Amino acid sequence: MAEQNVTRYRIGYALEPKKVQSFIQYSLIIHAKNRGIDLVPIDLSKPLIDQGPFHCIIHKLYGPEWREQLEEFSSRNPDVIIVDPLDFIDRLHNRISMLQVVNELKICQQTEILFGIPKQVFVENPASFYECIETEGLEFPVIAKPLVANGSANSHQMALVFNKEGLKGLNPPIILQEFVNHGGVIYKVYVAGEHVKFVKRKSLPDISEETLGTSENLLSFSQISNLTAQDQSDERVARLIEEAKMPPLRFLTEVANGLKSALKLHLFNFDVIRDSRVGNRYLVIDINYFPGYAKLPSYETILTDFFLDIVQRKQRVNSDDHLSA
Ligand SMILES: O=P(O)(O)O[C@@H]1[C@@H](OP(=O)(O)O)[C@H](OP(=O)(O)O)[C@H](O)[C@H](OP(=O)(O)O)[C@H]1OP(=O)(O)O
Ligand SMILES: Nc1ncnc2c1ncn2[C@@H]1O[C@H](COP(=O)(O)OP(=O)(O)O)[C@@H](O)[C@H]1O
Ligand SMILES: [Mg+2]
Ligand SMILES: [Mg+2]
Repeated sequence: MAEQNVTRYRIGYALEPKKVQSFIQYSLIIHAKNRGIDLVPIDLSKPLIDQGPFHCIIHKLYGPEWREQLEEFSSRNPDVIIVDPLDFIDRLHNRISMLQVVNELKICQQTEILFGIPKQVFVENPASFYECIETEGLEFPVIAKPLVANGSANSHQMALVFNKEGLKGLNPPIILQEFVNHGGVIYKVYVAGEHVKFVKRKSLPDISEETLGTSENLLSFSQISNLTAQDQSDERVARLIEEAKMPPLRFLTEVANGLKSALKLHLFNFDVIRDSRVGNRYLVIDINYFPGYAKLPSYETILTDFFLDIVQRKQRVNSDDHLSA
């Protein structure tokens, strides 16, 4: 049989070994290959400029050295698409700037939906803890979150603070965010360019007035929602998640598209909770760059569609430029 002359595209990936293991699965490599995409590992021990050729580079690495490598590579190869530029990703590494963008969104959905972020305040100095809480009008319980969200274990280390006494156990600088009861279920919205997927996950359980009066002062936790459906063996939790009604998908899609344009990013997800007291009030509490897509059903198709969108769009732009020159 004659070999077909199909264009192949090379996508370079620069990821930590742990991320390679979870994201670059054999099923993704094969699915992408069958549709003309070659996923090519970038060797982190060699200069990036000596590697390639690539049509596009995807990455999730931090630090000044990687920034320098990308800058040099881009200046020599301006046609290679970088998904995504570090200057845009930076905004997600700070839990204040990450959520500011949500407040700036213009969501023109049905008026009955309320949308925003929980009240929060950044505290620099232990002496000003209580003053900050009062000034911002935060009520207990609150969640203490690290300011940075840079992928380190520390950046996921949180604490529930039940009362004024609990504040003494915290080490500022830190963010205090109002804990909002939301029925123990979180909605995660995954974005890969034009593609948007929604899943439900386990979250922190509601805190009743009763618990608040009798609980300890401070409770530390980490990565509570980072369990896949199979891990959620507790039947009660599994039922809770199954029975939770998804927010209107048109609304979530509008938020996803608004965030995509405002952040200028292609690969991210965000966590949404529904305020149990109000019901139609949705709050974004977290946005993550290049999250765990492999946990989505059919992630191979979603990501391959995304890669093709990116490289083919670029090719169309190039040929239009060529024609109009
Ligand atoms: O490892 P996974 O698959 O659980 O993905 C993590 C994400 O889980 P999610 O897809 O939202 O359930 C996780 O999301 P959350 O912060 O848990 O909401 C982060 O994106 C995490 O990256 P980092 O540690 O913040 O750099 C992601 O970790 P990396 O895979 O990027 O190390
Ligand atoms: N304001 C909040 N009200 C209620 N629960 C919250 C709030 N913020 C975070 N949580 C819970 O804590 C978990 C971790 O917080 P998150 O900001 O998403 O940090 P991470 O980046 O580690 O995922 C969430 O998945 C959710 O279960
Ligand atoms: Mg989260
Ligand atoms: Mg996060």
